[in-house]
Amino acid sequence: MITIYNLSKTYNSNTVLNINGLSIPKGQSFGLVGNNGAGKTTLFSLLLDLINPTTGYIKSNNIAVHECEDWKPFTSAFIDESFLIGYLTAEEYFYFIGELRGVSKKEVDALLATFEDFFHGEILEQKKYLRDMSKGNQKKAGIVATFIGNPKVLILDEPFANLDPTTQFRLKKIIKELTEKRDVTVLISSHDLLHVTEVCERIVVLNKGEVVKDLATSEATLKELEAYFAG
Ligand SMILES: Nc1ncnc2c1ncn2[C@@H]1O[C@H](COP(=O)(O)OP(=O)(O)OP(=O)(O)O)[C@@H](O)[C@H]1O
Repeated sequence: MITIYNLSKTYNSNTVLNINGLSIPKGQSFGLVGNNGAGKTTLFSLLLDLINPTTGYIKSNNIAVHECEDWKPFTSAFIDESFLIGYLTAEEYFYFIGELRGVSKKEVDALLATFEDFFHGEILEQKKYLRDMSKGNQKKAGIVATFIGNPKVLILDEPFANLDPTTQFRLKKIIKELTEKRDVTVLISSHDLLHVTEVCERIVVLNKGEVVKDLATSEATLKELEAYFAG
């Protein structure tokens, strides 16, 4: 589904990402971990064509993402609050995303109804702009917006950060259900090794922009990652 070819990103002679090759098959739940500055957001930004690679390219479903926009209809992402529109309420934002993705208001409402638990009464009917919501609630809105229109590739940068424990638990369940059908390729970055090993079947560790581990998640993975990061 996603293939990376000789990809690198350099800022002022500082190479922050350097991946020779990496393939993420359709339907895989893929976790990306690494210390601050390891290059996780850089990789996601390249995947979304938000920045230009210094060398190489990425193909998503055989489409080179830097060459045309055809990957956008099946790709959804929440990287940070810049993906939101601050002067809209959550409902207005969801309907706006629905319009972009050809999903009617009625269908958006039906989808939102399935996230009632996840929203925990704090997102809908708040008469509040997204910019005035707490960081955690902004994140909830941003994450749920990515589910509108049944994307085939879902990219979530640190989805568990800023969420309360109940919401983290609910999000893990949602992601697991999504990936169980093997239809959606989910890419998640996280600093939370426990969460990421629980929801991802494969974990890649980045260190200074390079892939240093590529693990099929097993019972031993959490311990292996803890040992690695403990140094
Ligand atoms: N526009 C830029 N100009 C210069 N350096 C940049 C720029 N954007 C990112 N970097 C650098 O690239 C490196 C990788 O950053 P990136 O945000 O991808 O790391 P990360 O793994 O997501 O980190 P974190 O866990 O802290 O979010 C960092 O050293 C960062 O300072």
